[in-house]
Amino acid sequence: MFRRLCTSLFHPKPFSLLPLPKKPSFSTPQTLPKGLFFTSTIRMANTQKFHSIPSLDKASKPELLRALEFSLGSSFSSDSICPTPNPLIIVISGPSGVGKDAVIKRLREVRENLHFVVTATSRGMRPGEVNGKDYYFVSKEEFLSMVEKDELLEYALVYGDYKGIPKKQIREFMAKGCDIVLRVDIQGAETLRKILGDSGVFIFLVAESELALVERLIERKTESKEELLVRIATAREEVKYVNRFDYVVVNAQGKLEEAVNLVGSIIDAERAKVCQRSPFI
Ligand SMILES: Nc1ncnc2c1ncn2[C@@H]1O[C@H](COP(=O)(O)OP(=O)(O)OP(=O)(O)O)[C@@H](O)[C@H]1O
Repeated sequence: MFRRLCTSLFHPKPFSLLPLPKKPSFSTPQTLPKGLFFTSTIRMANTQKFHSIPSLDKASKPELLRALEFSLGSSFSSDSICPTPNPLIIVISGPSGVGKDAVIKRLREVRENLHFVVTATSRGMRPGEVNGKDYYFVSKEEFLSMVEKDELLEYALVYGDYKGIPKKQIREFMAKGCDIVLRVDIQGAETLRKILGDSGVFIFLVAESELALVERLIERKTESKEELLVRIATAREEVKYVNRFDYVVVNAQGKLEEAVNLVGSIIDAERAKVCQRSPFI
């Protein structure tokens, strides 16, 4: 074995005249033959091959590359080592008033390649909201017709109004390689977990304290006294669902940017995962 390696390493021609070795048949770590790089045989062979590589301070970079490729028996591939990450479905949820819309609005401004699914809702438009951007504002009848035609991934009646996620948008943007962001309440997240299982990334937004959450809701001035009471009581129950999520992000008073950065880091980490999630809608 030892002699055969030495013989095969003797080449009288200069490296620039040597035929280029064949491209390796493996291009990603996932398809590497098991144990190839760690056998003692390979290590021994490499030691012998040092003699065939020109001195580092005399040879040019192309000459060195060619010699190294020849010694290893295959040319270096410039293909990406990492496979393209699968598109993610990121579900952002949390109690009413925690800042889901605020976080998503900012995320939209600072990150590319994300598609924020515009939810269809039967609730009335709030000041400053834009139809087709914040929500698709539809009548109750129109909403129920979408349900009938199975056009929604998930829908729910939330505080007397319907909210639902159109499937078509998700399919279209996943096909373009975009990550999908869904904004749902806790009830919606529960349903989505049943539909998506571990193929979705579930992020739970919380305020730093119950008091901070209530203050935020009061300051928003979009709810009546009765509505406020219902939302706060519901929020008390909802925080107990945190364990059903993959990540929890604190959106603290005046620290929206930190929350947005953390969500961004979660997305980056998910994209870098070796075992990718594979959502299918
Ligand atoms: N980190 C923060 N610091 C201060 N104010 C914030 C922060 N995040 C959000 N807010 C404000 O808190 C209020 C509630 O936020 P937002 O409407 O985004 O909550 P939400 O979770 O989407 O609520 P809902 O589920 O009821 O629609 C808004 O007035 C928003 O501007």
